[in-house]
Amino acid sequence: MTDQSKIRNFSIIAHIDHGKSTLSDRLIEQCNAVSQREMESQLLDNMDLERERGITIKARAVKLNYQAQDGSTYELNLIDTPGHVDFNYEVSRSLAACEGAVLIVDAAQGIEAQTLANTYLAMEHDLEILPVINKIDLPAADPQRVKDEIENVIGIPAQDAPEISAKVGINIPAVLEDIVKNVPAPTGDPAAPLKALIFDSQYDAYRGVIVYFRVMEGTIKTGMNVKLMASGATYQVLECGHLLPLGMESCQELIAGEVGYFTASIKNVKDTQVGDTITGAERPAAEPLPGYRPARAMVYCGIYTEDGSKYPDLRDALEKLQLNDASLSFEPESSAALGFGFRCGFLGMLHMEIIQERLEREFDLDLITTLPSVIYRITKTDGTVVMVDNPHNYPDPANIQMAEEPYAKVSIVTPPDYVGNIMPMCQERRGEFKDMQYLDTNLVELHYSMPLGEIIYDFFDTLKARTKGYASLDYELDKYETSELVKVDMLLNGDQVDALSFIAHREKAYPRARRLCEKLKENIPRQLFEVPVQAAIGGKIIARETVKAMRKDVLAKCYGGDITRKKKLLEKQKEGKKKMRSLGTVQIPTEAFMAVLKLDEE
Ligand SMILES: Nc1nc2c(ncn2[C@@H]2O[C@H](COP(=O)(O)OP(=O)(O)OP(=O)(O)O)[C@@H](O)[C@H]2O)c(=O)[nH]1
Repeated sequence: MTDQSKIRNFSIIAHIDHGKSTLSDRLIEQCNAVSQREMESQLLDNMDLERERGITIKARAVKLNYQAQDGSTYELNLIDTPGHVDFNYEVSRSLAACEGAVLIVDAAQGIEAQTLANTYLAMEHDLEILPVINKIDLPAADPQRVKDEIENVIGIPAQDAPEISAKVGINIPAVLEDIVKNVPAPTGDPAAPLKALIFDSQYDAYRGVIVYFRVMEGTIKTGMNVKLMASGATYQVLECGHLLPLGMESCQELIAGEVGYFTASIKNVKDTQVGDTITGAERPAAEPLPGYRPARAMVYCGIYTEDGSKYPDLRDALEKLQLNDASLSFEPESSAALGFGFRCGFLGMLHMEIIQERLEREFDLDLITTLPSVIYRITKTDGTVVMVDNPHNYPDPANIQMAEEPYAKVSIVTPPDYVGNIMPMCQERRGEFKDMQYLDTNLVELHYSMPLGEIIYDFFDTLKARTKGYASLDYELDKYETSELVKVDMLLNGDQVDALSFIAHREKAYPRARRLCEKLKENIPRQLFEVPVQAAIGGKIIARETVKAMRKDVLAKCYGGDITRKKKLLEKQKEGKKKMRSLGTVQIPTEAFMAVLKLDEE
């Protein structure tokens, strides 16, 4: 049986670009788990898009066998964590599976925003934090300054932190020794009822879902019946084993403290939610592990193909993506302007962008997406309650007794210097200040209650911009609160364009409607007749622009001659246009749609 005292479970945390992936590669290489040739590219980030965007989207894990200087061989489990607020929950579950975290700091840059944000997350999970100073090969490197900074700002000892270059490969064994010596071995009784934490899962076409977990208590064995405590589903373990850098290695059992996978011909990752507890079906644990939260879509938008005939392809593509992404949801919808498409739900805006990009790239689809929206709760006068994630389904205001919008608990961690920049931007977004605490002399945590609809658009990016990237954001859906909501319809030439309707707080509706009208005016090609672009709440027009008519030069052939003749020609033209206007419908070119829907990215 595996010796628990020889197991070390850890993750690597860092500010972006400080060298997390490079160090992961080096650690793998150092343990001789993979030859140089096989290394090729960074193994842990194995999705193309991830590599390009430089972010880790889904957590993965890898087991390394390390022969330490004390002569023993250790089982090191490196658990990778994603790095964006949309995936904070996944990060928290990955960290919950570790006892320690290697904190990489760039020797030239020193502590940066996410260094703090991630350290803070690791501290919340009571992880042993091991600082490592990277990039000492750079001419600008100043390891001593960075060590002092870590001690002063974060308040953990750093004088003995290994000074390494992950790129050049200097001092990598020091990191491994540090892990072996300072990350606590896992505890947990292998004989107790099974409790294992799911931190990721992945769909495989041949084996079904591969569930990644950390055993906290008890032992998981091939052939045993397990039960997922939140979903209630039971499965027979077909295979379990360890996650090696280049694949999986099956084994008979995994004991408390170990990290690994199991398969059980599970059809869909939705059945194996991150954070759920695996227990034995015959001898279940009394209660699940803490911290489980079902995946919940926060942002919705409509996705359509530019070419309507590609609708079935879009459906197939979404189904494929969903196999591997439990937090993506979708259902068919249709729009008069855009045809058939899907209403899709996402964890946040980044998640939405990633899915859109994958659809376009991996499935070669050209997409049109509608304005993103949150879910509103509407109580009608007859007492029924409807959840509205699509402006199209917004009830007639006459039938609305109460409208509510979702609020989130927001926590922002920042150096105190930026508080003055952050507060106004929270207020602009209707945030209600709750409190402010000093975590340290150099670190403040602010709490706000803020409408989710205001957070999802550009809050994260604006926050980063206004704090030079130093602030970190976390939010969690909290409650619904009454709100003065309105649905704004956009009319082109008097016809409603359903794909452009949106729901907003009354205060925000006017400026947004005006900007939409302007954008539409700029982007709709001139027609032979004048086209009014209007925004309306109910029957009331709140903004208007006009796309001027193209004027054909009807006087071209009329040299000199009588002025009345000219007037007559112009009159006739005017008449003709009136007729056209009442008959004509305006086609919105796809590019115009795109431009208009990009409104919030400005
Ligand atoms: N000079 C030098 N460059 C390094 C070193 N370690 C990493 N880099 C470079 O720093 C850049 C970022 O390294 P990554 O390992 O991708 O950083 P990361 O933290 O994983 O970044 P994300 O995956 O974007 O979060 C790459 O261009 C690396 O080649 C080092 O020790 N010295």
